[in-house]
Amino acid sequence: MERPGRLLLVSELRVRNAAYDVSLGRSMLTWKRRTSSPVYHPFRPSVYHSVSLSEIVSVREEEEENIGGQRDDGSWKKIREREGKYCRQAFTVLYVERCRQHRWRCAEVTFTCPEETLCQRWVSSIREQLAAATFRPKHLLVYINPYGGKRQGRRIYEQKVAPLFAEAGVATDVIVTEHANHARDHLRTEAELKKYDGVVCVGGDGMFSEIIHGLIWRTQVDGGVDPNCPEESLLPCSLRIGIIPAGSTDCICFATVGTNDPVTSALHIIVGDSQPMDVCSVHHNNLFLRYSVSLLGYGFYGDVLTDSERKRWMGPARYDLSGLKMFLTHHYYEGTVSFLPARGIMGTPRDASRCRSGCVVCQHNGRLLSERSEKYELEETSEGDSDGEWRTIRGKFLAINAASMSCACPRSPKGLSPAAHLADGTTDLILVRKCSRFNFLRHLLRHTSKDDQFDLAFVEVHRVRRFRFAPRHCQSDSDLELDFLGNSKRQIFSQICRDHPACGCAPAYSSWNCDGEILTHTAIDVRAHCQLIKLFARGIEEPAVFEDLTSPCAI
Ligand SMILES: CCCCCCCCCCCCC/C=C/[C@@H](O)[C@H](CO)NC(=O)CCCCCCCCCCCCCCC
Ligand SMILES: Nc1ncnc2c1ncn2[C@@H]1O[C@H](COP(=O)(O)OP(=O)(O)OP(=O)(O)O)[C@@H](O)[C@H]1O
Ligand SMILES: [Ca+2]
Repeated sequence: MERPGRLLLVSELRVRNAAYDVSLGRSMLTWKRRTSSPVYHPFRPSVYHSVSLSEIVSVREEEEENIGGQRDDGSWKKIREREGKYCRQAFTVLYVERCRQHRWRCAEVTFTCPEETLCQRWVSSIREQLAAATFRPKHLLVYINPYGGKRQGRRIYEQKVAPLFAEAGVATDVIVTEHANHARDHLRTEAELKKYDGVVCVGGDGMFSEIIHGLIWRTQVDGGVDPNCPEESLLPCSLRIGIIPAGSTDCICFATVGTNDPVTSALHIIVGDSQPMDVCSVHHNNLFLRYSVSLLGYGFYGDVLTDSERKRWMGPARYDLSGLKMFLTHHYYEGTVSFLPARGIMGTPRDASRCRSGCVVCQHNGRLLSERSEKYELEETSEGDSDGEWRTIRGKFLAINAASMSCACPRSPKGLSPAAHLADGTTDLILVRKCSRFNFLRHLLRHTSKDDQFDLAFVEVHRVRRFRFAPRHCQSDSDLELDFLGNSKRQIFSQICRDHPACGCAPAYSSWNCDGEILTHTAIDVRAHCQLIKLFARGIEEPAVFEDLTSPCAI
């Protein structure tokens, strides 16, 4: 509740023919029903409402004929008509309302004022407060992938998102992509980024990956940093990114908002939320390959992705079919993993606590890392020293997964690493050693249940800042001979064995699944960059202790 001295406006207004005391403060709008009886009445609508100004979408003056649209019996309108008062005496406030499972909806309330001047005062006071919120985006660059997921990106944007942006007065420039990497290349070289307060991506994780590749590259080049050099400290991107989920997995949206719902994401963009996120850079020798924000997976998830790419026509179901096939195939891969454990920070991958909105672990570790890097810049020593020794593990693995965040998604609501953090500057390296199919199934099943997927003898997890992987028999990938189509002999060899399981010959190499894209090299060097990008999100909110059960969308 706001202190009376801080209130900007207080009036008696009407909502659906009932009298309310309405007050506007610097942070809240509240409306409280005037009641003659002090006795609580269980069937009467809630008497007290409050909305944070930061969660108001917009305010509009009502045209005369809309005033009756507040679902009253129209008697107020009839009285005004009889009295010949054809003026703007009502205004509607659109605001965020929380529903079940982290979904947000745009609710509205119409206030009728006793006179027009008062109505105008209310509208201009609320508009002034909204305009003062500099964190709200005013102009966005939107990329739509019309072919992601179930190919609904364009429809989702036009029907569910564009009307909300228009209502909130957010200007947009929209580009419907015409080919893969269209958005990435446009951001890298052409887009006039100074014009915008953010970039919106309508599509899945692959489309989001295009956006970050364009933005990160452009930020480094504009800032004079060499993005190819694995030792460079990368410059953080200033533009925030919004995700309107329209893909197959949408795990980045799910893990940062808590749901894959286009309206919820649009509202997070409109209110100007900000969620920092770690990004891993992936190099082969000194050659830059890709960035990753969610999963870097070798073995099982690499094979699932490779197989599923041939089944794109199936849409999201391709992953389940390829998942089942690769589970039955049960290939393991030999190799060496070296990693630099993250020391001196808060949090471990086996914590019971989760990364949530306003996460203290991310704030603490983010501060610590920026202090450390300032110190090391002054002392001109390498960043690696602060984390101690590299460790090396050689073995046979069914899967090697690095999760820079939980990777929660509808298929796995707690994710591959449930205690991973969005912005703590680390990635969780999960090693699943060769085991029986039954045991591997136990591990996979735990992705979907409450049980700890790491509490198994053949699974280990390390929170790391950097790691390297080299497959056994690793020739330098560049030494591999290419055939006339550009396929390496290694690829052809694994292909033959996969397509002829009867030969019993396991392929020596898998591929890396890097946020849903296949990497061209197997020997890689990965480094986590703390809070390199920001999203229009706030992390998953804890459920409110007290929920307004009278709200229509809470039911
Ligand atoms: C028995 C049920 C076990 C269910 C286990 C479900 C685990 C699901 C874990 C999903 C983790 C997603 C991580 C995110 C990765 C994204 O950057 C990337 C791009 O969008 N998505 C994928 O690579 C897409 C990866 C999709 C992987 C789907 C794997 C499905 C496995 C099915 C195994 C069936 C075994 C059945 C035995 C009877
Ligand atoms: N116009 C286009 N035509 C063909 N491919 C495109 C186009 N625009 C983008 N792409 C590519 O489509 C790929 C898949 O897109 P997207 O990530 O949106 O959906 P998805 O793969 O179904 O979902 P997810 O990544 O969540 O599993 C991306 O790698 C992107 O580069
Ligand atoms: Ca992280």
